[in-house]
Order: sequence, then structure tokens, then C-alpha cells
Amino acid sequence: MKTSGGSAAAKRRAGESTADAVEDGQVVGLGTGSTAAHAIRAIGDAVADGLDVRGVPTSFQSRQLAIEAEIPLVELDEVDGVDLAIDGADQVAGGQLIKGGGAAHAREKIVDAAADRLLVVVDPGKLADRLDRSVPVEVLPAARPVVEDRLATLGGEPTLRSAERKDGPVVTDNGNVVLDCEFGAIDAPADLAAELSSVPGVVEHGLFVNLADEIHVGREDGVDVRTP
Ligand SMILES: O=C[C@H](O)[C@H](O)[C@H](O)COP(=O)(O)O
Repeated sequence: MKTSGGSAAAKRRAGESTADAVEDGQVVGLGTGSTAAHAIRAIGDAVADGLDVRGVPTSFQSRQLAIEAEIPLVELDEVDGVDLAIDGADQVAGGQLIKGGGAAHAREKIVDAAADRLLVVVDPGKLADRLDRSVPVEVLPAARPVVEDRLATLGGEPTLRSAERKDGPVVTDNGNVVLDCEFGAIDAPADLAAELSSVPGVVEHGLFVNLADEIHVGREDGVDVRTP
């Protein structure tokens, strides 16, 4: 699993806090990453105590965790909708997010956007006044050079993400590569998101604009719940 720093206790509190929001009978989107993993485990504990839910995984990792936690799983095409999604983030500014530190943002965005409510779980180190981290952009491998050129014309500096313990690039659950693109401080996330989405060859980018309903910020001694 990718590790992203931040206090383990803060992540656990944030994850567990959102698991308490899950209600009987719901279809729940299961996000990816070290913070969402706490929510998945807590939902698994509730399932063991009798909670009746079905989970929609957003990645290989969240599917494996849900299997271990014995949460019944379904795919999006088997349900009428998703009641609630719980997901992590790499940076949060107001209600805007950068995601994809674990290269899972394409499936995450599909599930998070389909959900009636998206609860985001983070530790305080993820909070910022403005988004300024690099934006992960999942790209069809054959399109990488042309997408890199387009990202540069949009003012970005793309870097092909490579794996620590593998020669060559990170390959996503969808068989694509990831360009981490530096834009500096992002003043207009919605505009940049629309521009990135319009580039042929881009499968999905990690700007999640106006999707979050609640931000659960875990702290050493509790959880702050923010409504964007
Ligand atoms: O691709 C990965 C996801 O977008 C994660 O939700 C995000 O990277 C946050 O992960 P973590 O909670 O491990 O910092």
C-alpha cells in the first residue's frame, strides 16, 4: 500500500468517523488509500455486527481490503446507484480535491461522482488554502507524448510516474500510465479540470471539483467535520 505520511491516529479517526455514517441497506463506494482503508476495516467490523451493506470498490487495493473485511461487493452495473462514497485525498482546499497519489483516481472519480454523498477522509496535513500539488493525469500509453505536449501548453510540467520497485512506469489498474503534472498554485480548479478532460488520450485526472459533501479531518484527539 502507498504510504503518504500523516499521523496514523488521525487517519484512523477520520476513517472510522465516516464508517459511522453508513446505514443499513446502503450501497457504499469504497475509496482507495491508507486513510480510506480505515473506513473499509471499520465498515467490515460493522458488517460482522450485522450491518447490511454492499460495497463498490474503487481499485484493486480497496477490493482486496473489502474482501478481507468480508464486506459484500457489487459493481456499478449491478446497482441502481451509490448512496454514499468514502474516499481519501492528497490535498483539500475548501471542497476541491487533488487525488490519485495511488493512481486510483479514474475509478474513484466514477464511483465518487455516482454517489449521492461523498465523505472525504484526511489528516490535517492534507489541508491547504489553494491546491498546489501536482495533478495526476492517467493517460493511454500510446498517447503519452501528445498529452505531455498539451499539458505543457496548458502551463504544466508533466513527469511520468515511475514505480519504486519496478523498472519502468507505474501502470494503473486500467493498464494506463500516469503523468504527475505541476501547475503551481491552481487558482481556478474547475477551469483546469475542464481543460484536462478535453485532451484526447487523457483517461482521467485527479482534480475532483465540487464533488465532496463533507471533509472529515482526523486529529490526534478527535475529528473535525467540514461542509464545503
Ligand atoms: O489514488 C489514490 C487515492 O486518490 C487516494 O485516496 C489518495 O492518494 C489519498 O491516499 P492516502 O489516504 O493514503 O493519503
